[in-house]
Formats: sequence, structure tokens, C-alpha cells
Amino acid sequence: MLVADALSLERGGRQLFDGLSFRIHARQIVRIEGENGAGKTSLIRILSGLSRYGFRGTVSRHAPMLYLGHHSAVKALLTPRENLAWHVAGESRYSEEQIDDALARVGLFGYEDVPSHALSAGQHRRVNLARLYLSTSPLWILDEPYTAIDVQGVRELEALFARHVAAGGAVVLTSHQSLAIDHPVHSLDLSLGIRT
Ligand SMILES: Nc1ncnc2c1ncn2[C@@H]1O[C@H](COP(=O)(O)OP(=O)(O)OP(=O)(O)O)[C@@H](O)[C@H]1O
Repeated sequence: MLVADALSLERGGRQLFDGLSFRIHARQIVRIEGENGAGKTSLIRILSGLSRYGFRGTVSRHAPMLYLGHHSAVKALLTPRENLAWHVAGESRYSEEQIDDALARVGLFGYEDVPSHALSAGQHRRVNLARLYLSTSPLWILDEPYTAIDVQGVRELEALFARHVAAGGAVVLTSHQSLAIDHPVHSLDLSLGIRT
């Protein structure tokens, strides 16, 4: 689904990765590993196409992609329903029922019409994560999807990831938390590539 070839990135005079090559296939979950500042977000932005300059090497994606960054992209003045509808508008046409169903799946039943500035940090994240339940994109590229999510929410996300790859998708993610996904998780080391 994705081929990264000879990726090299230097930031602030530091070589974050050099000559990094790997492939991501259907039915794979790949976790990008590294300490704070190692370059995980930088790599995710390159893989997703958000960073298009300033690095060497190439990335080719062979499947439609959904990218979720680690910052919540929720507009404070809009409600969760409006935010989610706005986010997915470019992907497909969804009914209000489908939007509300996705919000319910991330625990936001009853919050559909609350202005988003009145939501907690975790609820903000959940508005973003609801996009996963509507996604038809096989390749998910997710930066710190568990940030601010409670234990039960993390378990539900892990079950969702397992279902997604079982259905032929792929997930690339960063996380500082250990994963308990009912599916093999490959580690991507920024200096070594994917370990199997
Ligand atoms: N726009 C930028 N200009 C200069 N340096 C940057 C820029 N963005 C990131 N960096 C530097 O690149 C390095 C890697 O940052 P990055 O956000 O990719 O790390 P990370 O592995 O995701 O870290 P964390 O686990 O803390 O989220 C850091 O040292 C950071 O200071």
C-alpha cells in the first residue's frame, strides 16, 4: 500500500533518519518507534504527503489514505456533528444518521450538538477519531491516536484497528503506549526500518 525508499531527514543539524526504506502491505499494523524528538511525527508527515519538501527519498502510496495528526483539528465554534460532517465532506456523502452513529461509537452520544469548546480534551480527540468509523480508505496513518483517550477508548480503538486490518486495511501509527491489539504489530525503527 505504501513504499518508502531511501528517506533521509535532517532537522536542526541532527540527522533524524538516513536511507530509511520499507514497505507497508495490506493487513499490516506498523508502529513507528522512538523517543521524544526522534522524528516519528516528521516521518508520519512525510508518509502522509503533508511534508513534501525538505527531505530526501520518495514515498509512493498505492491506496487511498486517511491521516489523523496528533493535534485535534476540531473547530471550537462548531458542534461535534458539524465538525465531523465538515471533515468527511471531501470523502463521501454521509447522512446525519451516519454522522451521529460514528459519534456514538466514540462515546459522544448526547454531545452531538454541544459547542466543541465545551468538550474535554479527550472528547475533542474523539471527534477526530470518529472519522475512522466512516473511513473507506484502506491506509490509515495516525499520529498518536491514543493521546487523551481513556482506557476503554483505547481498547475500542485497538479493536477497530484489528477489524480494519482483518478487512484488508493497513494501519501506521505512532504511540508512546504499549499496544494490545489482537493482531501482530510490526515495529518501525527509524534507523533500522521495519522489524518483523
Ligand atoms: N519545523 C521544524 N523545524 C526545525 N526542527 C524541527 C521542526 N519540526 C520538528 N523539528 C525537530 O525535529 C525533531 C523531531 O521532531 P518530531 O516531532 O518528528 O519528533 P517525535 O519523534 O514525533 O517526537 P515526540 O515523541 O515528542 O512527539 C525534534 O528535535 C524537533 O525539534
